[in-house]
Amino acid sequence: MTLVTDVEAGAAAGLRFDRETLGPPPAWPGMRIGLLGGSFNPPHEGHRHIAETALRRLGLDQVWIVVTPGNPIKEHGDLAALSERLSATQCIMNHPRIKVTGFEAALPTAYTARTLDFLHRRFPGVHFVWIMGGDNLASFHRWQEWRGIMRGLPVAVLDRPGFRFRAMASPAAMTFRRARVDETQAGALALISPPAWTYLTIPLADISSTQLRRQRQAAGTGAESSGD
Ligand SMILES: Nc1ncnc2c1ncn2[C@@H]1O[C@H](COP(=O)(O)OP(=O)(O)OP(=O)(O)O)[C@@H](O)[C@H]1O
Ligand SMILES: O=C(O)c1ccc[n+]([C@@H]2O[C@H](COP(=O)([O-])O)[C@@H](O)[C@H]2O)c1
Repeated sequence: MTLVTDVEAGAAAGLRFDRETLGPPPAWPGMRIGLLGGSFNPPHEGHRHIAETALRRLGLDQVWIVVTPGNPIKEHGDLAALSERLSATQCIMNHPRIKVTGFEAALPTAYTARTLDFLHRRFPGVHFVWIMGGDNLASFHRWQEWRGIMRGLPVAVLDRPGFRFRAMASPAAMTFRRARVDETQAGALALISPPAWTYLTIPLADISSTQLRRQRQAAGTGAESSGD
């Protein structure tokens, strides 16, 4: 199955923002949109928890879930097909203001810096915020153009069991320590000029896709890997 076919499958399932349907309603400039990128292999309650928490605590109009065709720095050997991950993520989220998208598969690369360039060009005037778990802040300095990402839009980091101290001591947190916004001000983060990031302490969700894949394998119900 090609990437484009996967995107079309997403569109057929009613999922938005594929190459054909990506188009801004005129009311979008000025809106506050959170972007939660991920593999969602498979999606789980922790993803819904952080998407809903970010929506509320950051005062966002919407959260767009950006399901990656493949994390550019992870092995893809056990990665389920994009269409499967899109459908499962839609089922888990099931929220009118949380939109599940597969548009990244139609871009030339899956690097987040490029995805953000695309979104800023495509949706001028929208206040985007990048959302991620504490594990990703801990390794953020390995991402392509991570400093540019931090300087390009506000970033909200949501607490994850076992990662708080590693995240706060990370090269990214240290480099941008003066740009940290106290979480009591998180409701205004989307409107603050970057670099600006906050760390949200939240009820912890001790769950991961890795755990779920292991459980499924142990139960003999793991989906076949497609390696898309
Ligand atoms: N339990 C959780 N608490 C907080 N953030 C989370 C949690 N699970 C995932 N995230 C965040 O959601 C985004 C997407 O995560 P991803 O799809 O990689 O899930 P994962 O559970 O981390 O997967 P894996 O175990 O395969 O690495 C990332 O920013 C990640 O940090
Ligand atoms: O751009 C990069 O270099 C980069 C490196 C690692 C992860 N990302 C993005 O981070 C998001 C979370 O990825 P994951 O696999 O941890 O769910 C997802 O949108 C990835 O594309 C991006």
